[in-house]
Amino acid sequence: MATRTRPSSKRCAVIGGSGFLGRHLVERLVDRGYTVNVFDIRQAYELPGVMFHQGDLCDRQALLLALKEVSVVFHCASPAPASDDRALFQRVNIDGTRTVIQACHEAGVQKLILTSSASVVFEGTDIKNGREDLPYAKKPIDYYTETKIVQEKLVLEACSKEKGFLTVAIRPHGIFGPRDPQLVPILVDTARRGKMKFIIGDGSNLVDFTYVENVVHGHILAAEHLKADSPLCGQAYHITNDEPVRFWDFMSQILEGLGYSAPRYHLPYTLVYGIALLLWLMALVLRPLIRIKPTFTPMRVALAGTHHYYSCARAKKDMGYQPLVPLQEAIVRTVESYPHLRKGA
Ligand SMILES: NC(=O)C1=CN([C@@H]2O[C@H](COP(=O)(O)OP(=O)(O)OC[C@H]3O[C@@H](n4cnc5c(N)ncnc54)[C@H](OP(=O)(O)O)[C@@H]3O)[C@@H](O)[C@H]2O)C=CC1
Ligand SMILES: CC(C)=CCC[C@@H](C)[C@H]1CC[C@H]2C3=C(CC[C@]12C)[C@@]1(C)CCC(=O)C[C@@H]1CC3
Repeated sequence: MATRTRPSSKRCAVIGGSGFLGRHLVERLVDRGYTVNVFDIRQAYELPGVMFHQGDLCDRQALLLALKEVSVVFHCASPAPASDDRALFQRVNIDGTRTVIQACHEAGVQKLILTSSASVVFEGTDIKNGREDLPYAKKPIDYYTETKIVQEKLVLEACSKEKGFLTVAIRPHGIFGPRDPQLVPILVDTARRGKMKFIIGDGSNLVDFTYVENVVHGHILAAEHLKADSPLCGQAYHITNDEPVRFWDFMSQILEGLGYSAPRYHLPYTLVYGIALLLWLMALVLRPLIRIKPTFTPMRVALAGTHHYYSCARAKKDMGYQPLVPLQEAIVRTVESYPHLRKGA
């Protein structure tokens, strides 16, 4: 058992603090006067006022060192959603989150803020202005979603006013911004390989893309509003830009901003989804012999061809959330931050 001294409410830990969202969160927390411990499997940078603890979150002893005298923990570590390693998702998102909760108890942590995902309710069919009371996906579309659901339940069920341990889950959707390793890089890579010519479906589907600074703002508001008498205890909150946009308009703006052509030709959604499913099954069957990683996975096709946008009315009401950076400004900032991904660079 770790020795306890009274934690300062301005001392926090960010698990996954070397990652895309985690690093933006750490930077803002430092700006707001917090002392931050980062716990991550890798150390990606150095920052004054930030103490790094390198380790695997499944290792309770390693975690305990990072949680010493900490009152608030942000848990935003996860394997990359594109991975097809089911055992890794199970180990990190489920077993690892149990370990995080246990370590928080042992270290006397008072608040745990989990980065969940709005996709915990997404089954591959339209969601329009979805609220937090939508049921969890019964048939999660991939291992990432399957384990994010269990992870969120574990964290919300651990909320206990009696034990003085309060929890909340933030559900962002489609995070983008400077240093994002997924959305823009995958998009550009797909365009460079000549595969970004087609619009899946009629192109009218609306989606939430959320600028990383807004997601960070939602996390900090949640931490600061989470109190024993607040409605946040044990609840999930959608955090979006609150400006649903046509999926293909958003992709086209990023592509054109970086000098690539926008997709122009339409393909029927069911055809592309069927092909993606077939390729995914083939990849699964051939896995012992050869490793194939299709670009258009069923998950990506579903995300590209359906409506999925969420209401953040609950976050507005309970924690005064309003996005800080509007969508158009966010797109401009993002495009400017990727000079190395411009066409011809
Ligand atoms: N990006 C998005 O659009 C969305 C993301 N989210 C959630 O936001 C969170 C942050 O995502 P994002 O910043 O994009 O992801 P990143 O992959 O950029 O960051 C996650 C960080 O966690 C680290 N990590 C992974 N496994 C472990 C482990 N076992 N122990 C310690 N650290 C580990 C990663 O290291 P390494 O890179 O070496 O694996 C990485 O540094 C995740 O929980 C994700 O599910 C939710 C909705 C949308
Ligand atoms: C069709 C195609 C190849 C588009 C390229 C962009 C995609 C890589 C992104 C478009 C929507 C994104 C998204 C996520 C990852 C990147 C995209 C598929 C998440 C799955 C990341 C993790 C989440 O929790 C949900 C996200 C939904 C949107």
